[in-house]
Amino acid sequence: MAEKKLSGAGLRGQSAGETALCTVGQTGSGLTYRGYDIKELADKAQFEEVAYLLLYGKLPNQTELDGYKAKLKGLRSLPAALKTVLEQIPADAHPMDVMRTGCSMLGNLETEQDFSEQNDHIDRMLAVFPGMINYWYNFSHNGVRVDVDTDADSIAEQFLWTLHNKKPEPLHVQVMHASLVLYAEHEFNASTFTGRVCASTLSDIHSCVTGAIGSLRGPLHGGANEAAMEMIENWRSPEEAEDKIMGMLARKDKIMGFGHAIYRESDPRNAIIKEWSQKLSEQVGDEYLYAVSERVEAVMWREKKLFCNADFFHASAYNFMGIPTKLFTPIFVCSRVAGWTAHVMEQRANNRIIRPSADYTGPESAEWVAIEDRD
Ligand SMILES: CC(=O)SCCNC(=O)CCNC(=O)[C@H](O)C(C)(C)COP(=O)(O)OP(=O)(O)OC[C@H]1O[C@@H](n2cnc3c(N)ncnc32)[C@H](O)[C@@H]1OP(=O)(O)O
Ligand SMILES: O=C([O-])CC(=O)C(=O)O
Repeated sequence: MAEKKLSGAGLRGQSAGETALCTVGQTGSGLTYRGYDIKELADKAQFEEVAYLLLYGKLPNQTELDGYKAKLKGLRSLPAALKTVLEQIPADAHPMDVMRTGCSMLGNLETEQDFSEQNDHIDRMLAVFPGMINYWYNFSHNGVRVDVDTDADSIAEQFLWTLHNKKPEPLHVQVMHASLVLYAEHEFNASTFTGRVCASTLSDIHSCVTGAIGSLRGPLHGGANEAAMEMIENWRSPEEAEDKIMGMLARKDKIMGFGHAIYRESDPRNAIIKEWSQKLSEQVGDEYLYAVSERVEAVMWREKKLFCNADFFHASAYNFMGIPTKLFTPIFVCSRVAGWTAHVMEQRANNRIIRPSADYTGPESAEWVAIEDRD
């Protein structure tokens, strides 16, 4: 087998277009949304403020935020036909497949007829996705048709409320806001680029988002938060974790939740979600999961100079809030749909079909062989 080519592969280091939405790693390990530092946004903003910033180009004032949240609250209901589809999907389906199907079904029921309608469809997806995944989860796993028309004040609260079928505690809502803010946008990552490629053909908004969901599902991208949880939940002490990680590194296994395509020293989202994970760990009286996670972080840095990306401490944080592991990546969708669709709008506003070239590595010419003469 030819040696794996890393430099330049995966379009690394090449600019594939322009964006005014986000900078990743421009100042070493920094991350900004429309110029605002991620630390400040995660600390001070509700997710709806960040979605508004990405989609409408400015932070909303109080009246605008109140109006936006009221609009989103009014868009939560699931169409009956979507509920029927969700009820057909088995409990052992992958929840990201449920998100993909649910988004696509919504596009069948409420098709974008014209780009002038894009904002309404985007707001509808933002409002409906948390209830959609939890309706499926509760029906398929518990036989319960959860009421998604809750009194929740925000998307963060709506996710937890429709998952557990009760009003969540304020600390958990606060963590969910921070988590949704952290996951909302990240320049030309794989799923966003998928969405932009789709948008560049002048396709509809649900197709762009459905494709992006498919790209986010993979363990090298959004699926890493679930994969990290499946790894750390097996270990009961930091010592056991260190031992197992050393073995995995010796076998050249990939450690999910570590490394990044762009950042070289650290992922600025990690310190923020790590702090929340520690707080939650204390709240629930966790005896080993946080300590295990910290030891994995230390060993990975010591052995490989690899750092935690946004996904690693999200695993323990979500676990402490009683969120089933299989729903981790769908939460990422509920957030990143803001970034994806802001990119679709940006692509549409200045579009040329995305169609790069390839370096051909096949045979120069081949001679036709009749079917009966082939090996
Ligand atoms: C929100 C997000 O999507 S963040 C990313 C989530 N994904 C993960 O956590 C999955 C684990 N991490 C990885 O697979 C990678 O680090 C990626 C996909 C994130 C980035 O990939 P690249 O840009 O190719 O990474 P980079 O050039 O730094 O690494 C090259 C080599 O470093 C090593 N390396 C990088 N990350 C890891 C890791 N997590 N564990 C072990 N080795 C690693 C590997 O030897 C890799 O070569 P390989 O592709 O042949 O295995
Ligand atoms: O930027 C990337 O390649 C992956 C990532 O961290 C994200 O999408 O949040």
